Amino acid sequence: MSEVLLEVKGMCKNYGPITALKNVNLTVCRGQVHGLVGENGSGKSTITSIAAGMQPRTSGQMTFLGKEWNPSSMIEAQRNGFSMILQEANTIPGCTVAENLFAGKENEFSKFSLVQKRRMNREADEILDRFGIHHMRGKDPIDRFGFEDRKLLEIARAVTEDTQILVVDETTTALSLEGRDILYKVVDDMVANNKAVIFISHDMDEIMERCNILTVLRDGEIRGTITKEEMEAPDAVRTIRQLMVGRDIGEKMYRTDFDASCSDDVALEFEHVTGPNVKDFSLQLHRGEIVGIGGLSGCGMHEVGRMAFGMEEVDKGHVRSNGKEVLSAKDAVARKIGYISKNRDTEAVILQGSIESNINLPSLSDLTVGGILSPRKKKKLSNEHIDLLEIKCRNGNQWVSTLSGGNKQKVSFAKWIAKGAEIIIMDCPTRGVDIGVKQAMYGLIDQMKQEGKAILMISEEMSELIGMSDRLIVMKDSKIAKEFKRSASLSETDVIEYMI
Ligand SMILES: Nc1ncnc2c1ncn2[C@@H]1O[C@H](COP(=O)(O)OP(=O)(O)OP(=O)(O)O)[C@@H](O)[C@H]1O
Repeated sequence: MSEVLLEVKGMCKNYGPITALKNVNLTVCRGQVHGLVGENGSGKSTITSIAAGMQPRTSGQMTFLGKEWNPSSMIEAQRNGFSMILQEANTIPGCTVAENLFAGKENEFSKFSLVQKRRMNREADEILDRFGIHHMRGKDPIDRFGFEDRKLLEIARAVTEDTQILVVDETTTALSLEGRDILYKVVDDMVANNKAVIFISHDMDEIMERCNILTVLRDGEIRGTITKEEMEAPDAVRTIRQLMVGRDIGEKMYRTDFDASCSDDVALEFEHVTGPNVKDFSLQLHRGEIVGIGGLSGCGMHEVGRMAFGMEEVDKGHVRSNGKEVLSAKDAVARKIGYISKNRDTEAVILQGSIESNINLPSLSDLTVGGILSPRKKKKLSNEHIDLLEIKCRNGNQWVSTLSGGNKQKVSFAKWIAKGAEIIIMDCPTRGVDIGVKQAMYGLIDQMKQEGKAILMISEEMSELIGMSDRLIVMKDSKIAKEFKRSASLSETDVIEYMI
C-alpha cells in the first residue's frame, strides 16, 4: 500500500437527534481516486466536509500527512493541502472572477493597504489558462457567467500545486460536457503527481471508470471497501449497488417502450423565439409527450427552460401555453406550469424553509378552505410526497438547508408533482440523486406522460435524454441543430455529433 495521506478513525457526527455518521473508519492513500458511494443522505458529504474543515465532528480522530488533523476552516484546510469542491455553486455575486478566485487570499495582493487589482487579474488569467478555462478572465464580473462556468472557477480555486487531497463532491452533474473534461484532467493530474482524490458521484459508469478504490456507505456507516481487482469482477456494479441500497434494485432505469405517440394537443409552444442566448427557437410540446433538449455548455438549452417558465425575457417571438402567452413565473404557476431549476439552492428550493412549506408552496391556493390554509391538508400533501420520493428526513418540519444534496433535489421535484403541474420543465431533474431514486423518478416521469402531462427535459445526461425522450432536440450556438425521434438504435455518438 502506498503512503497514507488521510486516516479517519471512529468518526461520529450527530445533528441533535440525527445521527449522520457512526464510527466511520476511512484511509486514503497516495495515487488513489477513492470513490465514496452511497444513497442520498448516507453521509458522504458529512465525512468529507469534516475533513475539509467545514464543520466539527462529534467524536473520532483524523490524521493528514501523518499529523493530527483538526482544521477549523476550509481556508485552513486548503492552505495545508486539503481542498474540496462543493456540490452547489459557491461563488460570491457582485465580485469579479479574480476576486472570487482569490477570496480569503486578498492579503497576498495588497500593498500599502491597497489591493493590486491588475496583478490579481493577471494571475487569475494565468491560473484559468492552466486549467484550460480560456473563456473566463480575471476582470470579468462573475454574474456574467452561468452555473456551469462558476463551477469551473471553483475547481480552479480549489486546486493548487500544494493540494494533496482534492474532494470532488457530486461536481460532474453540475458541469457541462466540456467542463467534465477539465475536471477529469485535474483528477488525472492529481494521480500522476502521486496525490489523491476523493470522488463522490451517483453515476456508476463514472465511478467505475475514474476510481481505483471504493468505499460504500449506508445510513452513516461504512458497508465495505472494494479494491481495484474487485471492481473489475463481472458483477461488481451489482454487488456495489446491493451494498449501497441493501437490496437488489435490478437493471431497468429508463422507459423500455419505443412508442413515441402523444396527443395532438399542443401544451406549450415556442414560436420563433429569440432572447438571451436563444435564436429563432420553435417547438410544439404536446400533451403526453417528453421532449428532451441537450447540448454543450452555453448552447442555450437552459435559457429555453427559463423562458418557458417566464423567467427570462423574450425579445422576439412567442412562448404560449394552451394558446396564451406566458407572461411571468407567477403566471406560469397559475397555469400549472412547473419548473425545476438546475440552480438548486438559489432557485429551486427555499433553504431557510421547512420541507413541508417548500413542497406546498406552489399549491397554497389549492390547500385553502374558506380562505384559510388548512394545516391538515398541508401536512397530508407534504407527507404523501415525502413518502413518494423517499425524502430522507425526520419529518416535514425539518429545514431544507439541513438535507443532503440529493434530498434537496427530491424536494424541488416533489413540489411540482404535488401541484399536479400539467407542463413540467425539468432542468437536470436527477442531479445528485441516487440510483434507486433516479429509477423511481424516471418511473414517475413515464407515469406523467401516460397521464397526458407535457414534459420538457433539459439535461447534460445523454443517457437519460435518449432513455426517456419521445423527441430529442440538440441545440448548438443558441439554435436547434437537430431533432431525433425516439428509437432503439439512437446512440450517444449520433447525438454528440450534432452538439460539437
Ligand atoms: N445541518 C444539519 N442538520 C441536520 N441534519 C443534517 C445536517 N446536515 C446534514 N444532515 C443530515 O446528515 C445526513 C447525511 O447527509 P450528507 O449530506 O452527508 O449525505 P450524502 O451522502 O452526501 O447525500 P447526497 O448524496 O444526497 O449528497 C442526512 O440525513 C442529512 O439530512
